[in-house]
Amino acid sequence: MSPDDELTDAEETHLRSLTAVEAEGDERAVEAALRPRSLDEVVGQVRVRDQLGLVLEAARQRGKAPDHVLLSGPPGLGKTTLAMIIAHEMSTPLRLTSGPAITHAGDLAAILSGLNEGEVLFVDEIHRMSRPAEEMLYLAMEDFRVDVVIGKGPGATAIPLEIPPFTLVGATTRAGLLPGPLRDRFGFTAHLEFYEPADLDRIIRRSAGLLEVDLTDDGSAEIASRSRGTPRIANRLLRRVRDYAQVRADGVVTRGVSQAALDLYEVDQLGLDRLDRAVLDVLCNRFGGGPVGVSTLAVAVGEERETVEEVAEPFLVRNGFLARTPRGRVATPAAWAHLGLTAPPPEPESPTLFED
Ligand SMILES: Nc1ncnc2c1ncn2[C@@H]1O[C@H](COP(=O)(O)OP(=O)(O)OP(=O)(O)O)[C@@H](O)[C@H]1O
Ligand SMILES: [Mg+2]
Repeated sequence: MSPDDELTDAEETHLRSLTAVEAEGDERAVEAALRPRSLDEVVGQVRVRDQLGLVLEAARQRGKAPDHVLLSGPPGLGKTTLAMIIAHEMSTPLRLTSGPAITHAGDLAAILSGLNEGEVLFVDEIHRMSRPAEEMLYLAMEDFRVDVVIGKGPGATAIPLEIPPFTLVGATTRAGLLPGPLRDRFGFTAHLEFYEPADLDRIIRRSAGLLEVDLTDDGSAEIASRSRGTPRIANRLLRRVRDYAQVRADGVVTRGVSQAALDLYEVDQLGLDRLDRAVLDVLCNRFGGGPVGVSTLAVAVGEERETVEEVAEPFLVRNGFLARTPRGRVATPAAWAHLGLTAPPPEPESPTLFED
């Protein structure tokens, strides 16, 4: 262990609470405990970290609440983590809600009017908010005011209600689904990208330190390369490999142990999981490589359309296994190769009319 990797007192305490949490077997709590708590602890996402750091520092200097922040990207890349960090860095409480939880504009009015000056309101899955709530949010974001409507029909009146300046942090896996007016009201938008193996490697080693997992360098690298570019998956795989090391080996997570464990959990060498492979399998074997619509694909693999679109697809596209075309999804040569299949020959060009 290099001095950098040694635990500080705070981490020691943190670790003790972690071990207690682990004993209860609560995986969600473990995930929360592994979250970086300050911008400095965030691994990777260098550009987002720099930009966000600047936005927060400037706001701190002015003594004002920072501009509203939109965080977008596939699941498990750190949106909730960053929202919590924003509140932490501004030394202010975080109020947490989510799009689907706000069914009526009144729900949102209650939340907004309960905010104190400078607080951070985190709205997860902001693309799933109801229309009336969304419109109320426009006004709140821009003018720090909500119109509370009293009564119904022609006699209804809107009473404006001032709300203290606050920072809205919205998270979405689908920035494309946000209406333009809402997107435009965010002063800063961060799009989170999949992580490089080197970053995942650092995340895994940090988590292994906190969870007291004995891990070799190549063991960590092996897990990193199969983590689908996603910190949440990296942390989860680390725990599964640790189980394997404990039960079937001598407790040390080596490359061999990682490989054996991840094969057992059906995570392949490139990190594709069961759903990823099912999508490619159906696409190649049942639809001749496409093009096929995403709804059809979803039905064929027995999943919700959103799951295929938000969870499987971004990774498959990013890694060149799947292409989106106007006519539907298409398997790339890499997909055929990964499944060990031979791609059908390309369709013959339509004959030209005039031959000389
Ligand atoms: N940059 C990072 N450095 C270290 N760990 C990270 C980082 N980003 C995320 N993590 C880890 O990954 C886990 C998942 O992150 P988080 O819950 O923030 O993802 P999310 O983007 O909110 O996902 P979802 O869309 O499913 O809500 C966290 O518990 C945290 O431990
Ligand atoms: Mg989240």
